[in-house]
Amino acid sequence: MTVNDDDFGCFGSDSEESEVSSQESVNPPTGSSSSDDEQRRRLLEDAHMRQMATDAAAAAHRNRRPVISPDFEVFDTSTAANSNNDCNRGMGLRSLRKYSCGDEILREHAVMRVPNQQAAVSLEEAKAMHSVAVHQSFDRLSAETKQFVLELANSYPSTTTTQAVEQPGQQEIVGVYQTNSFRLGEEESNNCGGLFLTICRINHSCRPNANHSWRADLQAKTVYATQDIDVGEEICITYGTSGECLDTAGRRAYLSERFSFECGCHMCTESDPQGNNDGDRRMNELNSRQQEIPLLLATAAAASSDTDEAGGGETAERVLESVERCLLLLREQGFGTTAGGEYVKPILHYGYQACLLLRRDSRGRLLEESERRARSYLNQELLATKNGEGIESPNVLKLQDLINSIPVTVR
Ligand SMILES: C[S@@+](CC[C@H](N)C(=O)[O-])C[C@H]1O[C@@H](n2cnc3c(N)ncnc32)[C@H](O)[C@@H]1O
Repeated sequence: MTVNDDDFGCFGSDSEESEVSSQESVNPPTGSSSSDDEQRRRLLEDAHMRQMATDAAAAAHRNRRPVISPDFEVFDTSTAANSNNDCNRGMGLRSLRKYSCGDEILREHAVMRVPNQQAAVSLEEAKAMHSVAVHQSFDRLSAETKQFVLELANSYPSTTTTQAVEQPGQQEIVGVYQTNSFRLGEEESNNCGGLFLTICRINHSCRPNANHSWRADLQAKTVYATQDIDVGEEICITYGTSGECLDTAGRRAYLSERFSFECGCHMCTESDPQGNNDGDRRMNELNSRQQEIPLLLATAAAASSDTDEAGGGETAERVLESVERCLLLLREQGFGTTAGGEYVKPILHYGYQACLLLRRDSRGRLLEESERRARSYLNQELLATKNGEGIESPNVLKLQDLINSIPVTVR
């Protein structure tokens, strides 16, 4: 991925809210006033503190090697049987055992960690500072670990840096980092990218069979199977989506723009010989429903608060019909609806929200059936989150709290 206007060199994490824009990174504009100077000083201090924290975290991992396991192996996708041979995806990770949905595949610490936000006066300066930070992080690695990093894929071979090139291969490091790093947490203290020597071998799929997430509590990235995976099957994750359900052309354009590769995953290459693609039809319908549902929910909420309760309830019923239709389309498209896919969980959450807007009894209490349905949507979301992130994930705990907050009305 290139250092561009809206990104600083890492795949999105599981959450799409994790974007760091150049506006946040490039601060403040030149010709600044004294309060701007003060803000800049503060930003520099913050950046320095974050750098120290990431250095300390990375120092423990300077001698890391890729994980060797009897459960999976790195393989060459271009020579493997059953692969999409028309598209070279380089190396990938494949399973050497059967996994069930919800099994943990691996967890790994980052060998390099680089802050995403830089206190710079221009985008150019932010890029230069980022590149220096990447080199500094690389320089702290042991000679053996450096070699592992230099052997990784580089989708940005022409990336140059502003730093003097001291050793052969140094000019490639920013490109390698950009191709292989992942965004870690979203919070200020965690806002950095990380490079993981094994997880970075996992290719992208628009219909993945595994999910990756950053666990701040473990300071590690975890990968869980979100579909059953067979022996010999490639393990794939999603690097990030725009959050919208897009057809093949839309997804490819997004991935090419954001991560600089032409997607050759199964979902992007499954048109029939006539070029028909049922998947595109489904994804386009999902997209229009994704746009419509939040608007309908807002209408239902406004009607309920205007005490036009019947109107609100009817609109909420329409949302629920749409939610059910989306879940059916997602299942037909091969996304397990308990699999924590990026599209599934928001739809289930809309279902929960709509249930809270359904008709109430004369005393304003949600009907028992609506409470049950609300809980059922959240329970599915909970299962999807457990499967994709593990039962100890903080997101699982948050959902459990939300489920407990749904009233159980004693009638
Ligand atoms: C993090 S690396 C993944 C491992 C990499 N294939 C390797 O050889 O080490 C990301 C790069 O892999 C390739 N890649 C990953 N998923 C792909 C896909 N679905 N289609 C085409 N290329 C893909 C792209 O070149 C991308 O920049």
